[in-house]
Amino acid sequence: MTDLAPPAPRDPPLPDEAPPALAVAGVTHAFGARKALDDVSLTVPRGSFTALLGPNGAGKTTLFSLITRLYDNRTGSIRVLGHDVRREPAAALSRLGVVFQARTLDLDLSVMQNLVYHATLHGIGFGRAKARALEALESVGLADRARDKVRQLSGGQMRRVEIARALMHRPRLLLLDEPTVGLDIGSRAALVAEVRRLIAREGIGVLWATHIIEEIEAGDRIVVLHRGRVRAEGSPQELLAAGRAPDLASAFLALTGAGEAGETHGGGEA
Ligand SMILES: Nc1ncnc2c1ncn2[C@@H]1O[C@H](COP(=O)(O)OP(=O)(O)OP(=O)(O)O)[C@@H](O)[C@H]1O
Repeated sequence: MTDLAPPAPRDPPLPDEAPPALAVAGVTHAFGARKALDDVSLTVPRGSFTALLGPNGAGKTTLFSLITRLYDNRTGSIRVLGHDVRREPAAALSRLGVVFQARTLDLDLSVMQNLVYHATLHGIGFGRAKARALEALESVGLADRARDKVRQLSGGQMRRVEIARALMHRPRLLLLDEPTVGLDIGSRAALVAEVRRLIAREGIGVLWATHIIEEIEAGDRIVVLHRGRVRAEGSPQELLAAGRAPDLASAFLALTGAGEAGETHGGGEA
């Protein structure tokens, strides 16, 4: 840690009956005549790894854009730790961290400069920002790279810096939109493992959008999204039952018919 500023107090522990990290209910969103999301409801429990599994065009990014208020949800409700993103946007967004698909780090700045710059944009003073940055880098195993230029990092390490940046304000819900795209198999596995460690340590809820079935583990929750509709939600075992299939890849195919449209599925993104 650092001697520059004491870390800010954490939120007190939540009682068991506290609301889930994310609750989406009855959300529909259209671009012109095309419905990108159609009456979507799903839950991310606190401390869970919830995979939002959907082929290209399923509506994953649109859902993230609604949760983060890039788009306004006109139907249904979206609650982060019980706070409605429309009625209490500040309370909801302060508990939310996001890693978008597109990379947005400044390659010519150091890791620390990227994080501190981001924090000061959000009104966090320099001393506190530096302390938070070190804390966040520690939580993704990159504290020893704080002074390196981002350009010197691997793709997987850059993703971890983006996760650290999303953790700077200590969110209780972390959204990641296809974070492993473009990473090799080893970096992909390391990144998923890092996020799982984060959940175990911090108890945050994670919504992990992907179409890569290999990223899912037995204790996870899965929401299958296809053509804007939730096709299944539950444990891997429940998904197997819903798809009447012997393995997750076959269940996913059965639930989405993704093969028909030539859409991707499974671990194609090495
Ligand atoms: N800005 C937009 N204008 C019009 N249509 C859009 C826009 N954004 C998304 N769509 C459409 O909405 C649907 C859902 O797209 P979205 O990007 O949310 O899917 P996705 O699951 O994130 O896909 P991918 O895995 O390819 O990123 C698609 O049919 C897409 O063409």
